[in-house]
Amino acid sequence: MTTPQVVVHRDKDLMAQAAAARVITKVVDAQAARGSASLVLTGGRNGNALLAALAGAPARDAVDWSRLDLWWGDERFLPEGDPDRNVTQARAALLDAVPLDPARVHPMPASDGLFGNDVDAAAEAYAEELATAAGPQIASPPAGAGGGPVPAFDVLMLGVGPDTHVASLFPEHPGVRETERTVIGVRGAPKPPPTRISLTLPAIRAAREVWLLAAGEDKANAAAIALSGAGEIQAPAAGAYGSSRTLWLLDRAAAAQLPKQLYPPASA
Ligand SMILES: O=C(O)[C@H](O)[C@@H](O)[C@H](O)[C@H](O)COP(=O)(O)O
Repeated sequence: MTTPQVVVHRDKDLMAQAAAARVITKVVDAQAARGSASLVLTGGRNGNALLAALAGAPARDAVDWSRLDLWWGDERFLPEGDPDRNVTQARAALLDAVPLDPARVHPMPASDGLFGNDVDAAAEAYAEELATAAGPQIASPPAGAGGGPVPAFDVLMLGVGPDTHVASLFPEHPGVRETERTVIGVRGAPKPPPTRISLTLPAIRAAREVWLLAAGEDKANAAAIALSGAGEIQAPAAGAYGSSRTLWLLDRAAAAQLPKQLYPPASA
């Protein structure tokens, strides 16, 4: 487990801009080192704000978009093109504006696709897609965490819910207890829509870097709980960490209840 680092920004707009700048640097470095890079995107307002900031970033063309693999941490199980699907929102915020290789964009299945309404079959298919992509570079899942092969993602981003959920892993729900599968179907999610697909904690922990994004005072309690030693069943965000780095990107409002020793100065 990597010890979380906390970076606090003045407000959510600056947070999105700074996170977008980080993404650019990370992707450029990974492409220089390994030829390609992989990102796992998140749904939610903060994830979308980051993508919109990337679209407007002056340095965005430093990225070779054709050598970038995109995956999703979770998806709302809705028909293709539904405005509430995370991939629909990501396309509108960024993906339609950059020259990605469509074969490297891996949205989670829609509810009117190959698997129809069978969310478990859809989740299993996504797990297989990840396993295929992992190829020879199989990430070692943390000891005792189970989990099948998934790529060692360069950066996996997660929004954080006010209840400490990440991806579609909600406190005390069965999904947060999953130790074997890398992708699961979720039913009865407290955040609408109720049916979703999600990476599990073992899959999340295969990422090199996990970045958690939270802005606003309604996230202050969640950030404080997750960063104060809570268990991952009660606080799923506490179980989201990367193999080499875990970074919490907060605005001042979301950082307001952090224990003093965790509260670094906010960027101007
Ligand atoms: O698809 C989703 O709903 C999510 O991926 C979910 O986990 C989200 O990231 C958080 O609820 C934070 O959302 P906000 O950034 O909008 O608060």
